[in-house]
Amino acid sequence: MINRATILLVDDDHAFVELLAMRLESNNYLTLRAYRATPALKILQSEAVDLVITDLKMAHMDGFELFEKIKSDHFGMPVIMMTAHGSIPDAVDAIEQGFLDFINKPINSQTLLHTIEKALCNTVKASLSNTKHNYFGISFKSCAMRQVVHHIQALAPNNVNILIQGESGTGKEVAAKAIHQASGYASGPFIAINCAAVPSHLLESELFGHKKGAFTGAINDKTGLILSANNGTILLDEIGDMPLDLQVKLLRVLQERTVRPVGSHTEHKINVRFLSASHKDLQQAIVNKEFREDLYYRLNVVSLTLPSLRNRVEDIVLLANQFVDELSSHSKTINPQAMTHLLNYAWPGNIRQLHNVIEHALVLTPGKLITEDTILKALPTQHKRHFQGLNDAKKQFEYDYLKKVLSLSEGNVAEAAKLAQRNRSDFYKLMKKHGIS
Ligand SMILES: Nc1ncnc2c1ncn2[C@@H]1O[C@H](COP(=O)(O)OP(=O)(O)OP(=O)(O)O)[C@@H](O)[C@H]1O
Repeated sequence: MINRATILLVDDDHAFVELLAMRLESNNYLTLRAYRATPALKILQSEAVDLVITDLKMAHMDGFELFEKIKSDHFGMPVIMMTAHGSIPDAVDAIEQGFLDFINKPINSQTLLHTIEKALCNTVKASLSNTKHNYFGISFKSCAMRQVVHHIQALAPNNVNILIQGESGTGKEVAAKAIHQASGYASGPFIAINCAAVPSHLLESELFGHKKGAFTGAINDKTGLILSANNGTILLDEIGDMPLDLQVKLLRVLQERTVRPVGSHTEHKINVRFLSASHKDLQQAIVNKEFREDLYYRLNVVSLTLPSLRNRVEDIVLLANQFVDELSSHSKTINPQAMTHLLNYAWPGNIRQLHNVIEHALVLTPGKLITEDTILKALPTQHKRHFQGLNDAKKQFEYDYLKKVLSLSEGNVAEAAKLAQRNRSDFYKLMKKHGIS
């Protein structure tokens, strides 16, 4: 379980602090409040704070002065500054002085949460920490997964339908189980059905059940999976593969909260939490008329996206070692060269593929050490390197820099060019090179 982060809010506008605290607490953060810089410093001496968000303009001691004191007494403490809307000089100063980030007032909720999560992940504490986490079966170390788990912690207790998206094998079912276990339905059943794996003519009866004699082959009454999941959670996996006629019936179930088995006249009331998952782009499926838009909005009250494994390399080492421990009875280890190949692989099949590769490598390893040769044999030959070389890393830096400067200047290219100390035509060229319009 990951701990809830504690955020210290500092601003002399009491009402604003209260509002901000409410927003953050409803997103599963703990908050501490200070209405001036001096009490904020006192709080920092006595409480375990993970992040400070401070206003710039405050009576007695402003945000910059507060930041200087925090830097000297609490090394590594991430501090985000709030700036008045459009105040580019303040924002530039803040970044130059070493503030981790800045947020413009009035504050947009999405930007706020994104900035906070980014800051918490980038702290000195987080980057030095070697902590592995396990949240109801989700093992992780990466910031990307930390954000997902944080999201799950906030969403699980609310009975909203969640659509879980992500490439195949990224752990959508594992995430669904974690949501179930962290929710009020945890004492009830968790049932998963893969809509793509059941022949379409059987899917309806599988989900809703049937009465004896409802169709050829219905020799007994059958309870459907939705009813079996009563007081618990059902995961409709690969929902994008559900036939259109069944989508209409599912929509009705979600609206009425009742289920009628095939061939029956009886409606059964249900109390089930619906989670669905898909590796397909459902919005594209709507455009292609393969998925109903009304059902999409019912299922996707909130969406959760799982990052692909190549975007969370810190988890590769953790998961590879975990799978070795789970799958081998004798304590085997992966040697560093072999691990480098695992880190360099693109993992199109994500965690499931990593699991299979480790399983394969273990079969090929009679001794205690899984070597480079063995890993190369176990990995599909057409694997491509994705670990960034220096040139790619430089390009990425340039791209991120341009985006940051443009964000500081709120899209004003002339202003951005000035900040970057380039003339305007150079700056346009750089933007063009990176496809930024
Ligand atoms: N964070 C994790 N920690 C440990 N094991 C994991 C994690 N995430 C996924 N796995 C393992 O990876 C495999 C694939 O996970 P899962 O079935 O949840 O993926 P999925 O996204 O639902 O796949 P698909 O799109 O094919 O349905 C499983 O064996 C699962 O146990």
